[in-house]
Amino acid sequence: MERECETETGRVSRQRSGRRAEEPDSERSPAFWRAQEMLLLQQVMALAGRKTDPGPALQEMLHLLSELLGLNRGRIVLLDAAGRHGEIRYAYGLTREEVSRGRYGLHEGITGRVLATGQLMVCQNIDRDPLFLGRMVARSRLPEGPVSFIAQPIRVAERTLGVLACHRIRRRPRPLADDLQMLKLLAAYAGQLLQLHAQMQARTESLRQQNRLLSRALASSASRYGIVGSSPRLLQAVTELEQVSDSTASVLLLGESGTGKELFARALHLASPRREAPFIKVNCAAIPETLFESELFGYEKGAFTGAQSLRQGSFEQADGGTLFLDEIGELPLAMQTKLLRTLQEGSITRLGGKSELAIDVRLVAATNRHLEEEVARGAFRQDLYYRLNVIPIRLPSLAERSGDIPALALHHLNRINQANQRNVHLTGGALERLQAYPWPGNIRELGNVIERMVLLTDRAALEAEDVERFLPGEQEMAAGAPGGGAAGGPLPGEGGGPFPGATATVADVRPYVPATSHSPEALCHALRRSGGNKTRAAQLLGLTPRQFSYRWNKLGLAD
Ligand SMILES: Nc1ncnc2c1ncn2[C@@H]1O[C@H](COP(=O)(O)OP(=O)(O)OP(=O)(O)O)[C@@H](O)[C@H]1O
Repeated sequence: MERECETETGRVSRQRSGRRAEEPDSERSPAFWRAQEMLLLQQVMALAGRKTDPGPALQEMLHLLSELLGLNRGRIVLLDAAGRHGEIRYAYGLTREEVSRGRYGLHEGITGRVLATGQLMVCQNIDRDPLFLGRMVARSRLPEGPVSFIAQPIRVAERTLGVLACHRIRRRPRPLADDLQMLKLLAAYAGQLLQLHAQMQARTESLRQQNRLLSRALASSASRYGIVGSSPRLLQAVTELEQVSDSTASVLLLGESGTGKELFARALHLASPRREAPFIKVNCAAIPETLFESELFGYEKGAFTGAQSLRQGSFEQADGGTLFLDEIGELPLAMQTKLLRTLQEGSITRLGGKSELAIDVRLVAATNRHLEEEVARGAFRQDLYYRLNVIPIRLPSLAERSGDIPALALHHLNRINQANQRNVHLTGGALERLQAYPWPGNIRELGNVIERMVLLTDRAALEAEDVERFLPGEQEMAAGAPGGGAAGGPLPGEGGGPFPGATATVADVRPYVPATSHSPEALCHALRRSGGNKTRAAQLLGLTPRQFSYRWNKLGLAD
C-alpha cells in the first residue's frame, strides 16, 4: 500500500540518487535537497518543447515532484473555457476514479478557492481544516500522521489558468518554504507551457479555417477572374457576366463604391473573345472637363496649341478590345452627346481631324449613382442611358454578402502579407468582428483596414479587440453616412433613395465653394472614410470629384 512506503522522497527517488540512499530521510542535508531540486528542474526542462502537447512534460513534472521531493498525488486542475469549473487534467499517484471526482466549481473547497482568487492556499492539516473537502482520495489511502495540502495557482499574465496541488507529509525536516518555492516555480513553468500550447492551437485552428475558406473561394468559378466570394448574389452577378461575355452589347455595372465594378469590367474583358486586345480604363471623375474630348477621341498634330504630335484617344487605344468608362455619371452633357454618336456610328473623329475612323470597341460603363434620377433631373441623357443600360449587372454591397467577408479578408491578408513580407494572422474572433461590421466603403475599405492592421501591428495574430481599434467609431460612421445608412442605401434599379453621401452631388444648385474650403486633414479624413475613393470622398464633403481633385493636387497631397 502506498501509505506504507510513503516517505519524504518516494521509493524511486532513492534509486535515482542512490549514493545517498543509506541516509534516513530526517538526516538529509540542504545540499541533498538542492541536488534533488536541480535534478527535477533539469529533467522537466529537458522535456519542454519535445512535443507540441504539454501533457507528457506536465505529467513527468508531477511524477518527479513525488519521486524527488516527496510531494505526492500531485495534480493539475485547469479551468474550462467559460472559467466556471476546474477539473483535473494531469495527475500522478491518483487512481482513475479519484481523478474523475476532481471537478471543482469556483470557491468549492481549497482548489475551487484558489481557482477563484488566484491566491496560494496551504491547508496545514487536512483532518482539521473544514475547507478541505476530502472528496477525491479516501483518508485511509493517505499517510497516518498529519498531512498538508498545498494549492498553488497557475497564472499567466494576471489570469488564473488552473491550480497545481499536492499532498505533503507535515512533519519533515525540509522547510515548507522550500516546497512552496519549488511549486511556485513549477506552476509558472506549467502556465507558460499551457499558454504556448493554447496559442499554437489557436493559430493552427485559424490556419485551418483560412485554408478551408481559401479552398472554397478558389473552387468557385469566379476565382479565375480574381473575384473572391461564393455568396449567391455575387455568383448571380458572375453568371450574368459570363452569359454576356461573348456579345458586343454595352454593359452597365451598378453598385456602391468599392464593390468591385472595375474588377468585374476586367473580368468581362478576360471572359470575352477580346481578351488578347487592350482593356482601357477611363475614370470620368478624374478628367477635367476641357480635356475629355482629347482624352476619349485623341487629336491630330497641330489641333491646338501644344498638340505637337498625333495622340490616340482611349477609343482608338481600345480598338478591338474593351473600353471601361468608370464613374460614367460624371460625364459632362456635351461629352454624353459625343459618346452617344460614337456608339451609334461606330466611328470617331480625332480633335482637329477630318476623317472618321471606324472603331470596334466593347463599352463597359460603371456608376455608383442612380442614373435614372440623373436622367430625371436632366443631368444625364436618356438616350445614352438606354444605350448603356442594355445589360445592367448589379454588384451586391459587402453588407449584402457578409458571408464572403472572411474569405475576402483572408484574400487581402495574403496579398498584403506577401507584398510586405509579413506573416500576420487573423483569429476566428477577428474574422467574426470583421464580418459584423457594415463596411460602407465595401471591399476597398475592407482591404484598406486590413492593410493598416498588418502594417501597424507588432503582433503575429490579430484578435477581435485589435480589429476593433482599426474600425471607425460609431460617430465617425454616422458623420459619413447621411441618413444614418452606413451600410448603404438602396441600389440603382431597386428604387428608393440615393446612395449614402450622394445627396450633396444631386443638389440642383451647388453653392459656391472657395478653393481653400477644406483643410488637408479634412480631405485625408474623407478619403480614408471613403476607402480611398475620391469620388465618394468628394461626395462626403459636398464637392464634385473635380473640385476634390483640384484641392487635393493644389495642397500637394500624395496619392
Ligand atoms: N469580389 C472581389 N474579390 C476580390 N477583390 C475584390 C472583389 N471586389 C472588389 N475587390 C477589390 O476591392 C477593391 C475595389 O474594387 P473596385 O475598384 O473594382 O471597386 P469599384 O466598384 O470599381 O469602386 P469605385 O466605384 O469606387 O471605383 C479593389 O482592390 C478590388 O481588387
